[in-house]
Amino acid sequence: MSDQKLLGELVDIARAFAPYGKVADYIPALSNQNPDDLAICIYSIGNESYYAGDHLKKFTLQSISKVITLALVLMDNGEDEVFSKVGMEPTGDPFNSIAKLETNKPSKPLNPMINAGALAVTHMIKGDTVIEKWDRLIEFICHLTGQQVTYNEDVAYSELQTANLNRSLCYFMKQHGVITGNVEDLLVLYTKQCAVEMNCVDLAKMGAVFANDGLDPESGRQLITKDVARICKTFMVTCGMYNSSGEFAIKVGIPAKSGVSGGIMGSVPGKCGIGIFGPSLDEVGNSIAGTKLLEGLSAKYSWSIF
Ligand SMILES: NC(=O)CC[C@H](N)C(=O)O
Repeated sequence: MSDQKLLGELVDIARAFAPYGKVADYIPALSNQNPDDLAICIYSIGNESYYAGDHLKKFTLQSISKVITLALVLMDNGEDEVFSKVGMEPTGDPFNSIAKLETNKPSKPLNPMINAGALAVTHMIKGDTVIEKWDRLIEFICHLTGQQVTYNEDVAYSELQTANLNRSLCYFMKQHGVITGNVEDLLVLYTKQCAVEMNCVDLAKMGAVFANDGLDPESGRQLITKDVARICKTFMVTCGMYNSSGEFAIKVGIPAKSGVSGGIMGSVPGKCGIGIFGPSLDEVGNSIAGTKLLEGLSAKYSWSIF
């Protein structure tokens, strides 16, 4: 059976799990996504791609954007500066939890994959204004995907109106000197970053850059340094699938990052990037059918890095 046909069959099997999950609705604009959608692209480091499902359908990155901003900020500011503001440890808590910000001394977010840590990282994007910082980030994403990517205004606005938990994380961190400046400006930038929109081919392409040690499989350009790509993949393994990263490491075993819109970016080192879109989520916020699909693929192709 061809890889393309097998992929189609695995998608059909995994789609049967979608009814057991639920589309995110705490960001109102995400609530009208179709829970039965499931699409995948596998993008090899040899620059070949395979896909199944509605692979051209666009969705917003949400938390997947956390890996991309981390890569940019690490290259701009260096490890020492970044890790003086955000830690390297998994939390075992939900992605938007505030609990450990208070109990961790000195107060700093435990890692860049939870909301508090991501807000601290986005705060470090270079630029004097929100516009300058945004331009820098979106240009980087356009290089990674090789496409003219932009953001979904409705989703960004919808999140900005309702982001009171993220607002409180910011004020807490401002009080403790993790971030400085205007909180509302940071939220405007963060919600735009989360609303960056693309299809699963573009997402798989970004995953392939990480899988290829930062080298673009299409142009051969080094878009991310090897060291930064390594750090990002390590965070994807330890914290990328929220508080089920441990179970995911056992059942799938690859660096991956999910978002509440139902996207998952996977990166199989030295092999391929994976982009998945399946908006029905399990109880921790990962695509339920997407995770099942990755379990099937990892078993079939022996992807686990462990
Ligand atoms: N887990 C996610 O995808 C969360 C991203 C979302 N924009 C938030 O901050 O709540």
